[in-house]
Amino acid sequence: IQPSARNPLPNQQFRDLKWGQLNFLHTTDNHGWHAGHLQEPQYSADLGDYISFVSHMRRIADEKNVDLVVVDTGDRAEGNGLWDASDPMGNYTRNFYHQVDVDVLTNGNHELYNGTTATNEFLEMVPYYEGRYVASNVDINMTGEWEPFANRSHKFTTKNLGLRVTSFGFLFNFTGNFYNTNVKPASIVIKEDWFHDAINDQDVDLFMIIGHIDIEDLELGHVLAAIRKVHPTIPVQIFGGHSHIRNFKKYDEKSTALESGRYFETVGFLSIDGLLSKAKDASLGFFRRYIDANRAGYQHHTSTNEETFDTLQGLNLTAKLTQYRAELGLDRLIGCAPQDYTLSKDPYGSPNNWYTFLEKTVLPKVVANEERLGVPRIIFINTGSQRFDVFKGAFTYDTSFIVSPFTSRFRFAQDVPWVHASQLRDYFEDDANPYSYPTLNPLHGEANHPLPPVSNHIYTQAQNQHPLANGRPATVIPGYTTSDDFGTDGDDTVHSEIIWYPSPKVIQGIASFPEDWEVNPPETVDVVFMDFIGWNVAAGLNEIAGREEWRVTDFKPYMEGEDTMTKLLLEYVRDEWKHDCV
Ligand SMILES: Nc1ccn([C@@H]2O[C@H](COP(=O)(O)O)[C@@H](O)[C@H]2O)c(=O)n1
Ligand SMILES: [Zn+2]
Ligand SMILES: [Zn+2]
Repeated sequence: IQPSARNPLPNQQFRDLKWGQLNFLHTTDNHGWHAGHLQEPQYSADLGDYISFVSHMRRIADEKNVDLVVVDTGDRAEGNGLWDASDPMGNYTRNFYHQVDVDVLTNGNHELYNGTTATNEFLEMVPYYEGRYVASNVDINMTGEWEPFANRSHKFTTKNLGLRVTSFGFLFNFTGNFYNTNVKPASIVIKEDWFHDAINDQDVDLFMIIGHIDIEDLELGHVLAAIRKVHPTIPVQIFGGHSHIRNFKKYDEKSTALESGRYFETVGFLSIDGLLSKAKDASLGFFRRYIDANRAGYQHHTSTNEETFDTLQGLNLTAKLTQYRAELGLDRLIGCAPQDYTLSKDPYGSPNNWYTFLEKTVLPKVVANEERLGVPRIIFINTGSQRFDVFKGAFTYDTSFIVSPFTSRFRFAQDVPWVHASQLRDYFEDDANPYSYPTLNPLHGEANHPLPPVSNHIYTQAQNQHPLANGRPATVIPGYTTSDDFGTDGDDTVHSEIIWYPSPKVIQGIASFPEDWEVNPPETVDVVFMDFIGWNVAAGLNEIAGREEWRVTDFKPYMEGEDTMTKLLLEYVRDEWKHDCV
């Protein structure tokens, strides 16, 4: 079979799904990628395709007389033009997302950074779901009084087997939210009366925690322990997120957790068998798969094909998504990237590494204040602010949001002694601040290869042939090769391994330094940084100087006008990269 526009991925080698009595589909950290990955066939399914997939999965569940529960664990917001380019942000997404037949959902931190986003989530999304939107530890202040952001818990009975499920929605202990919301640590919330009432309910067959929390996070352990105190053997199924990885963890014989990646690349599948046994010591069978989000895979797992896969609703949404992208002007060509730049597929320091390119070339040029042009400056941005690789070729308006979506502004500390400023970078690297610097490496910050790069290029068919049942060779391309508590067979598609390299927490550009600065450094410099890390800069300068000299409120804007990294990047690409992508 030759690749075609409708089926760009023929001949993949799949691992099948194993259905149980209770089955789940899980998405997390979609970050606005609901039109799919336009430059990566492996993740090219859009939300319309997902709607068709869910509909077939529900049909199959009915045919098997088992149940399917569909969940999403937040961070639907920020990271793609489809979300970020509208005013207010998320305007389109909030309108089309609820077409997905979701059973239970919760919010992530990205629904709460911006006050308007949080308000609109509360006013437009939460009511739509009539209680199925759960937020066990988030409050909002709309009227001068704090009130629950959404339902604290949601109990429902499954359609076919009549299983009684009580679900909770927990956000990690997030402190960067806008002041119209409040996030309580899970360890506090589990002492609240409503939680005790919910877990003391004896008419429950399974507890489900949908968390915007890394499944290794201790906060989840607190919630599980609280439930276990009351119900030592009841099944507890956890779905996590936030760290953008595929992962699966077995907590005890009746409790596991699944985390399903990022950016609408992954649909997690989990099944549980043995739930109907009345015996207390009956064992459960758990099964997990990470499904690559593309039509070929969706069709494989639902035994459909190009003729039978699409539902009318799915097709309509796909058409609408194209229309919305056009209305937002997302395909507008800004310039042509001369090569690929990666966040972590090339080591920091390599000319193919995006952070290295930013540090050496982009930041010194675009982060400039006309009135202080001659003053030496060091420019810091947190690496977590850069979200995705740049591919060689068309760099569109959309790409600017995909790569650098956040609306942080540049601020500065004026005339900082060089002896202090020069130590900041090491300070950041050693700082244990848990939320300012996440890692976007799907391996959760741990490089899987400390050595210089070997080939990261697409493997050819000749190099990697896996026999299919019908004798045709399978195409193996680089992708997820997940290792979790159940082993290395979780990914639904056989991939060759991608090598991931670690990134620093913060990168540093320098500009307007004298040529001989390494021997004759300037007495003072301007320290310029994204305001997202303003608190860390103040803390760092104070610690290095050994006195409380800086407060966040002392830092002034560095540039006039719209100086978000998104806009500055657009300007750089428009001015420096060719406009003819041949
Ligand atoms: N204005 C912002 C907001 C967030 N970040 C970075 O994103 C991280 C959180 O992203 P998740 O998808 O993992 O929740 C945060 O820790 C920052 O690194 C940012 O840079 N600016
Ligand atoms: Zn996220
Ligand atoms: Zn998050």
